[in-house]
Amino acid sequence: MLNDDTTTPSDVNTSIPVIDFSLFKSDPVECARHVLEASQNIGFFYLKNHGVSQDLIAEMFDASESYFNQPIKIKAQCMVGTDNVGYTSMKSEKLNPDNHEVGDLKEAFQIHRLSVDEKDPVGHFSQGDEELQFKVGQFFQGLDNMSRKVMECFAIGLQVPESAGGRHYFNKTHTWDENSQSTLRFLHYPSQPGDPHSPLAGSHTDYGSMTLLIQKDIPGLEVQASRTHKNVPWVPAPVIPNTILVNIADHLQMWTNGLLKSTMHRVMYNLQQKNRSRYSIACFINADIDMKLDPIPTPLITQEMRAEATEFEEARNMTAGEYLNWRLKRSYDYAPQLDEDS
Ligand SMILES: O=C(O)CCC(=O)C(=O)O
Ligand SMILES: [Fe+2]
Repeated sequence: MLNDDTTTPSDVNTSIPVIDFSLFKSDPVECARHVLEASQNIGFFYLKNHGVSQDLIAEMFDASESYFNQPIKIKAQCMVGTDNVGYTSMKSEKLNPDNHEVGDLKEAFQIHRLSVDEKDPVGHFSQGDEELQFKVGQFFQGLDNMSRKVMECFAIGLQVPESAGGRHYFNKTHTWDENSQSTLRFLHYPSQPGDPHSPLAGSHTDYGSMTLLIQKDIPGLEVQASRTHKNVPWVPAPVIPNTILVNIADHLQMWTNGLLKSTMHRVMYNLQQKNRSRYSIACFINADIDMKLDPIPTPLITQEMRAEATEFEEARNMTAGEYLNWRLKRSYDYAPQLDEDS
């Protein structure tokens, strides 16, 4: 079904819409219509008036800068393990394991719902500052709350029947308790020489339900607008102040038999990075560990569409946790060589 044409086909929408999320309160049905339209087309949309405090976001970026500025010896005290919690060093992750030999030119720090109150890792990330540690938890929960409203939009737009939970359908598969697999990730792409054709993070789709991304100052993110046309041009996803960028990830694509799009994206070198670092924060909203990747009850997906979506069959036999672990294992080097300069 892949088409090798390198031009943008007329049925491929290359713009990433900005949706005013205050509409969710005043007119949730209209808001859901915008959210669903973007999710079915490019799979990415910006939310403005998203309700997460800009002051808190600024504090999180300050904390991130301060953390990554420390010597590698300190950061390496809390290395990431198979639980996907802790520090990931430069080049130790390959977001595109099939085509990216060097490894991504970024470092990151991951926190899980359950690790929010613990000394390791959040205490490590906040360098022993208990107030900051508390705020990181608050921030994570704020993003999780926001994601619930976005998921309500999905359920409204998909017309999930009341008998299956209606607009609250996703709440039962995405809890904020010990089964949660959502992950908060601070990313740092250090200043470095490079050229605009070199990827800092390889092309990939995200693994879970959806991702909330906050970028700061320096652009670099690009998205590929179509899954069915292989070589369509990459479209920049610029930094738009005071917005959160949302993208659909693999689980939602599978649960909707491909109706919602988990779109390929990557981070490219930007010339401003010659003497400045790029920072971003991603919150991966994932379904609970034991959830099966069952189709969502919606009249928008016909039996015929389900029968055609054979590409998802293999993953359907996995739980959300199994699928996540399979993707993480393919992309991580758990015993990397540490570069003294990082
Ligand atoms: O840093 C970014 O802008 C994007 C990162 C990303 O796509 C990811 O970590 O999955
Ligand atoms: Fe991503």
